[in-house]
Amino acid sequence: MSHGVRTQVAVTPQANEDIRRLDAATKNAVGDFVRRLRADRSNLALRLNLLREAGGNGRLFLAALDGSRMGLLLETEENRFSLLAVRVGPSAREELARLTVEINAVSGGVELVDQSEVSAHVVAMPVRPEPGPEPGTALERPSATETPSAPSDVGAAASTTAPAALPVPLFAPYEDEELVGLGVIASLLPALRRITDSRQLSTLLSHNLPGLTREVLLALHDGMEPSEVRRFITAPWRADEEIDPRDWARAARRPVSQVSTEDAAVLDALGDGFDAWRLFLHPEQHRLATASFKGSAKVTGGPGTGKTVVALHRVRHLVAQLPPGQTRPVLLTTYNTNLAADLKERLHRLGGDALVRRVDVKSVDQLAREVVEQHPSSVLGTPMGDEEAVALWHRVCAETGVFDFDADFLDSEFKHVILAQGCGTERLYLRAERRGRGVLQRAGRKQVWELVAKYRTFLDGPPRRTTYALIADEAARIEEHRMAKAAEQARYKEEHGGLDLIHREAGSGMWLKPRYHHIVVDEAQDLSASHWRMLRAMVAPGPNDIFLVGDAHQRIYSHQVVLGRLGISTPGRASRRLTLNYRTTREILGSAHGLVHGESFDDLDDGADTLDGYRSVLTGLAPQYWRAPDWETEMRAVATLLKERHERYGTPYSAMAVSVPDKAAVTQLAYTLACEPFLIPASEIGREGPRDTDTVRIGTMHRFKGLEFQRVFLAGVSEGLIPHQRIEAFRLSNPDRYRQEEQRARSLLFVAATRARDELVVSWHGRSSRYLPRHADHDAGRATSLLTGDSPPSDSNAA
Ligand SMILES: Nc1ncnc2c1ncn2[C@@H]1O[C@H](COP(=O)(O)OP(=O)(O)OP(=O)(O)O)[C@@H](O)[C@H]1O
Repeated sequence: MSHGVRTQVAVTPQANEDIRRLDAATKNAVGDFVRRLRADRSNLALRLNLLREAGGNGRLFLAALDGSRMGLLLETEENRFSLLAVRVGPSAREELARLTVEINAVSGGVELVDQSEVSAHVVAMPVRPEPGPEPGTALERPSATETPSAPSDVGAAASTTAPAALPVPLFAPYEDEELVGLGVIASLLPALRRITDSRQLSTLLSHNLPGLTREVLLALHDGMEPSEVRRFITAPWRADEEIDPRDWARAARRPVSQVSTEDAAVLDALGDGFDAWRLFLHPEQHRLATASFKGSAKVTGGPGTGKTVVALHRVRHLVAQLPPGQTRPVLLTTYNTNLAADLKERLHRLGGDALVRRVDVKSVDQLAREVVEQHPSSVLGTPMGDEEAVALWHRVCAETGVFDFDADFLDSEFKHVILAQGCGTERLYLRAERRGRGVLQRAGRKQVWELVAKYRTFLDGPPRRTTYALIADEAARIEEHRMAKAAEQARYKEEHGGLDLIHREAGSGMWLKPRYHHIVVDEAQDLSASHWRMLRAMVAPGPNDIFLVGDAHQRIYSHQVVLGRLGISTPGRASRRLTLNYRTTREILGSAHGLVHGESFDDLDDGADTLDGYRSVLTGLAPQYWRAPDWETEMRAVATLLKERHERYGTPYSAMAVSVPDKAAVTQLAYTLACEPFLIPASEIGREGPRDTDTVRIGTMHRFKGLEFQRVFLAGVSEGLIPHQRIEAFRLSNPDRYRQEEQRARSLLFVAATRARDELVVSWHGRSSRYLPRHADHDAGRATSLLTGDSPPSDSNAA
């Protein structure tokens, strides 16, 4: 029988990784065991045997999960266990018994190392008493931190006397204390000290190591300075309190020591690697999802750093803090409909119906539209898409005979200056700020204003038309008015002794309240000023009002907005940045990073953002490059590669996507894929996102926003297409605009490239885009030889 208090069983991230690496039967065995242990810890059938005291207040137990599987458990308080590791087979008991378990000095997490396994697989060299570097073998200690007494100097002196044959340990430049201080688990040091090359390091990292140790070792190996490691890696993992290395009870309760604190979630998704984000958050992600902010908060970070994951957990946390009810007190919004649908689906995976029922999940444009539709005095025209809106500007220019501005410019000026700053009159527009948009003299502005008037006349129809930008502007106005009225009511109420004055409520139809308690925004970089004005007015300023995540490096639609000026201020610790990429391999990230390197980006406010510290711990293939003489050959080469990956490596078609430079190319490529000899099913990524069929997804780069695929093909990355040659018109006439267009084209390519989980293939015809790395041309395979079968298709098995 249980002892009255329910037995609790947590699963550590490393145990979860063990389970993920083993088969489905192990997952079931663990689930079953956890259930039985929870029900009755004294059940003899559990075969729970004390292995040893862990020191302090912890005890280690071995347990038989079933006939062939065993688990190592830590008991910290009566009726509280942590599953630390799982092994299968006849030597499971010995393997578990030899594990070293410790409390990480930085994170305070319960971690373990299998020293014998690590040593057996990794260490193939004799221990060297005196380390001394040889050129190209040991890590060079970054010069910024080099001191006369640094180990590298010791090594340099030693190298004159040491025999040349002995290789130098890779981490020789770093003292034990320094490594442990950065977060490396201490019991790994003996094995670590014997590693001499990158190959051994990658073998070491293929073992189930604690997350912080893995991150630190990779970063040092990549040449990151210890001070940067401390800042970008160690600090976010650091516990908020002093660590007692013998207080297992405290350590086991820390979020870093358990994959989820919710019993049901653990059992449900135990070992399910695909849904790892549901179970275990990086300490920084966890902090952000659960923190309490005085007002708004902002999270930036490169692609794949888990910003959306944080936003989803944040929503769950906020809902859990509110009293139960039937309303939808939290808004979760994003840029477009397909991203909103994806958010809803992921939110459901995180918290089921109960959570989704309490959250309004919709795109900002859908939200704006509803606001306008519901407003009694609004007459909503039929909304046009972006392309139609630009076409209408063409018509305005043609009919007025004014050709000084191109349609794209007018569209952008209207959206990002006139609507963004609420310029209802010419006078206001003449005074409007046009930061980063070049100079437009008074006469030019007057001309633009006349064109705007004509544009509005066209919109009024018949038939009556509108744009999403205008709807957002109208919605912002309605909401601001509503908020002002609510504030006035609140003032009135206060002045009259807090009484709900019936006649006033009746007069206004209702007692106005803010629409939401909390708002959470994903893809924040692409929302316009009107969107933000609307959102600001939908929630009362106060604790945890708006939580937004975004990345200016991925801005492909809107223009920069300064949130602080729109009443959304995120000072000090309310602005945070994530740096660990969970999606993309280091190899792909390295190339993608180059696309935006050297450009300057904002932090969604009036500061600058960088990708400093941005990294991944996943390894895989280097990006592949293919060049073709013409588009036709390039398409056929892409088809060949897709088919090969499907037939030879079993990649489902739906796990692969091809980005192309424009709409016409989508149709052309789909046609090529459908024809003999390829016969590859393909579908276009539409507004609603990818369809649920086993087809290769094709879309323009814009459509790739927020998605991810196992293998991504970027086709048509040719000079003249990326960036499009039409921007050359601005090179001399409007250098600011030219710079903006270049930046946007780079961001677009960056977004598309960072959608790849395992493999990135880049191809072009004619000359390669100037944005590709210099070595791309040199490394590129010839598409023609691929088609004639002269060149092996590719080496993509690892992906
Ligand atoms: N803590 C985590 N554990 C495991 N996987 C994670 C974790 N956080 C994020 N991921 C995974 O990393 C990938 C990227 O996450 P997410 O979409 O949240 O990133 P993002 O920063 O919003 O990306 P982008 O800006 O490129 O849209 C997803 O596959 C997600 O499941």
